[in-house]
Amino acid sequence: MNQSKEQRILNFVLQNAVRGDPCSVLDTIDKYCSQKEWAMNVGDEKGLILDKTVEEANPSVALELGTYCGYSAVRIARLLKAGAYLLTVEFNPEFAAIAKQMIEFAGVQDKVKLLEGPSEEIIPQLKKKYEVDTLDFVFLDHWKDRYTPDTILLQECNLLRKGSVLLADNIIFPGAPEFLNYIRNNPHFQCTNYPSHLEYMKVVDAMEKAVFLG
Ligand SMILES: O=c1[nH]cnc2c(O)cc(-c3ccc(F)cc3)cc12
Ligand SMILES: [Mg+2]
Repeated sequence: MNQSKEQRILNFVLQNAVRGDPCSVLDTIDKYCSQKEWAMNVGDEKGLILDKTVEEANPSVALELGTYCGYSAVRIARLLKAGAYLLTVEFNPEFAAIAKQMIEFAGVQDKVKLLEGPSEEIIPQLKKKYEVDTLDFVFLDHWKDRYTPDTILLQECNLLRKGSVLLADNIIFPGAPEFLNYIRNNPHFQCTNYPSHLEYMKVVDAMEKAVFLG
């Protein structure tokens, strides 16, 4: 049975990156996906915006919605302080299996907990089943139609606290207009837009940061 693109990306990392070196894994994925096969990793340009936002938030507990191959999970986990951790949610079992191997190869598995299933089912379990109090940082990079309902669900589940930082990918392309309208008109969030480009392309994209005001 022929390989998936995601399996080809993982194999390229296993054969070309340095085990235990997160930056090497990120650079190797970016090399493959810019030169051989495009894939929906946040990438190196928007990845820098993600890096700066994570460093500024300096989270103890971070949540990612949309793991895919694990690129941004590795990107976030490499910046976390001792004792801090990332919960990352992936609905697609094939993607989750690839991401698990990617995260382990990068050597950040002790900082990352990969949760397989739909975000709308997992978010309500975070407090009791995963012993989360509140989330310091949330990266929304799953499906644009889930950005708003999952942001509402995070609030309903009391998972946000004054100062919690949300960062959403793909605000322009593929686009999340309904989420932008929701979050920019919501008095409980302070929003900042970060213009950028779609990963590995000259296509315009952007990220939106939204700080919860309580
Ligand atoms: O579905 C997506 N989830 C998360 N991130 C994405 C992302 O960064 C890019 C795209 C995407 C971009 C262009 C295209 F022609 C087709 C899909 C999809 C997702
Ligand atoms: Mg994305």
